[in-house]
Amino acid sequence: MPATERSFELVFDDVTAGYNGAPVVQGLSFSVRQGQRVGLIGRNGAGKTTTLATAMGLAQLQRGAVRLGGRPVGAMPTFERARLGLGYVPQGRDIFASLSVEENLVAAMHGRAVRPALEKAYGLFPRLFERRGNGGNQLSGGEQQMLAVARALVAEPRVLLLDEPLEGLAPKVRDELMQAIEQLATQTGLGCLLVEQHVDVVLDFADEMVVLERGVPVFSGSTEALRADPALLNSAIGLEKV
Ligand SMILES: Nc1ncnc2c1ncn2[C@@H]1O[C@H](COP(=O)(O)OP(=O)(O)OP(=O)(O)O)[C@@H](O)[C@H]1O
Repeated sequence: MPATERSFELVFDDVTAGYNGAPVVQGLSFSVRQGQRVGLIGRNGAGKTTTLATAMGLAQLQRGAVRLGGRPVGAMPTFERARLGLGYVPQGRDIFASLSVEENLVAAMHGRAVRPALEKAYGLFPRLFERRGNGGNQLSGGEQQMLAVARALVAEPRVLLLDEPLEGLAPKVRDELMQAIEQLATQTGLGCLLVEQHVDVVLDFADEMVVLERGVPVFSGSTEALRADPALLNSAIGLEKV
């Protein structure tokens, strides 16, 4: 195992991936280590969700390699990738509407000790504790999104993939959720790969950025370097501002 992969790391190595034999993303090479915050941006349809889905084994890896902790995982089923330490908060709040908040959390624990995991989740999102008996369908958009993040966290991932967690949220709720994610990343050393339409939010959050244009990376480097290139941000991305 190369020295650079000793701590847990998600690596995309010249990845081409898509669906049914057709490529959506091509030539992707970047990585997310524990403790690192990476932002992934691009216009609608650029391939951001496909990139995350490829890491999880939910899109077709067609070329190159995806590695987790140094192991190629191209043939590994999704649940095993999760077990190795990859967490996923899919777009659109993937929670069970008919289960309570607490039942949603317990259902994601897969045999882990319930009480400490609940304490951790409620410590991060006190609002979920207050609503713990509410059904998933009796939550506000922000609370649903907090629950979606908390569900991913109770499985104790080492790298977390977040697909537009702020979508549809009011600015105040967005701030609250981002603060919780930042706190988590700082306190636990969780690595984060954040896909987000709100470019200012993701630039504030991330140390490293990847920019996709029609499935091809047109930038991969430090957030600082991307900030210094507003022409690239404006022309290639055209993202909505906060
Ligand atoms: N399951 C699928 N089967 C076939 N094609 C798909 C599938 N999911 C996405 N695509 C196609 O892949 C391309 C990229 O989609 P993707 O969802 O990865 O983009 P995105 O950057 O996340 O977009 P958005 O910002 O709108 O969420 C699109 O052309 C889309 O139609």
